[in-house]
Amino acid sequence: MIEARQIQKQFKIPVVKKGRFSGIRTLFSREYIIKEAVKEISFTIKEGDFVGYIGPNGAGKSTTIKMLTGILHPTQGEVKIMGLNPHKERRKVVRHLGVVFGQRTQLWWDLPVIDSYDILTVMYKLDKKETEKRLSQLTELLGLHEFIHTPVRKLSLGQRMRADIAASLLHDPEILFFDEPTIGLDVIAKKKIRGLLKTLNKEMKKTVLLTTHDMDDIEQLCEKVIVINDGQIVYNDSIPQLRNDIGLPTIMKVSFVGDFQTPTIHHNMIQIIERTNSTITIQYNRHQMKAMDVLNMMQNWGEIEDIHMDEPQLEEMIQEIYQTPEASKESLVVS
Ligand SMILES: Nc1ncnc2c1ncn2[C@@H]1O[C@H](COP(=O)(O)OP(=O)(O)OP(=O)(O)O)[C@@H](O)[C@H]1O
Repeated sequence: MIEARQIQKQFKIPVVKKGRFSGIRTLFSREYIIKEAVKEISFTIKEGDFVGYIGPNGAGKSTTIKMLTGILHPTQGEVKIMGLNPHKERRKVVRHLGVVFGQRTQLWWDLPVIDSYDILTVMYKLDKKETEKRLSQLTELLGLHEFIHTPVRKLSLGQRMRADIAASLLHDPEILFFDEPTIGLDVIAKKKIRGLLKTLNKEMKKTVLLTTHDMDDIEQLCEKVIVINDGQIVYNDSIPQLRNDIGLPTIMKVSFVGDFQTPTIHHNMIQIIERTNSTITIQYNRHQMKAMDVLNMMQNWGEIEDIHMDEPQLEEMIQEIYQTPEASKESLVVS
């Protein structure tokens, strides 16, 4: 459905000249820095997938999305959206795509929401009857009736996001790109938007690519996650697999009935973090030991009353991946 094969994007940035008339001299300069924003990445997104595309600031996410939507042409490599080249066949491709940006709206600021939908219907030459039917379904799903006659500038951020999601669905695309759809939303509005995104994927069978810095969005919505860092894909698999791959320790807190005795010989796979009269908190790596084995061992220490386990948070795991940076390589080119 979405295929990126060895795509690369380089930006040529003129070297800024110092001294007098620097602006004009920069304008006519032949010296450039080549910034490799995306470095020969490949991935496939299948029909019905819900994929998170994440990475630190400046990692190359927007550049990738721009290449997928045909706004930017890859310096090398090829993108296919439902078998079409988004750059060469942009008009055909946009029929299959819906795009929502959390930070900006595609609606007209001073017009009532419904007027924006009318304009988009004309602009994209959509069938009027069909679009009306779809809009009434979307009104139901997204609760648009509350504000459909209100100018966009008067909407709350959560309402505006719902209005934008509806706009992206007017032409019934199969693929949706969401860029930070929950940014700035309060807890309740976030929950609502996440619920809607889930419905779009599970019930309306849309394929979704979500870009976000919010790890709760990723954890609650995505089956797969692609992590990009410094222009390169550093992870592409499911979240459970990520838990397996990243060897962060699991924390276990055990309370005993009364006193307990730990062995005098130190166990090299278990680390004691904290101990009180009746509780002990340990950490171990589940690559090295199973929880059952840890518990079996602890049963010899005393009578266990309660067990609490903390798996590493997604945030921690992702940070672990981010922390393997290769310094960004820029090359000076004189042409
Ligand atoms: N038009 C451009 N000209 C020059 N450099 C660019 C251009 N667009 C992006 N870059 C550079 O390419 C790199 C990747 O940028 P990109 O916007 O794709 O990152 P991002 O992962 O979307 O970041 P963020 O999370 O902050 O939005 C950055 O170093 C950025 O400065």
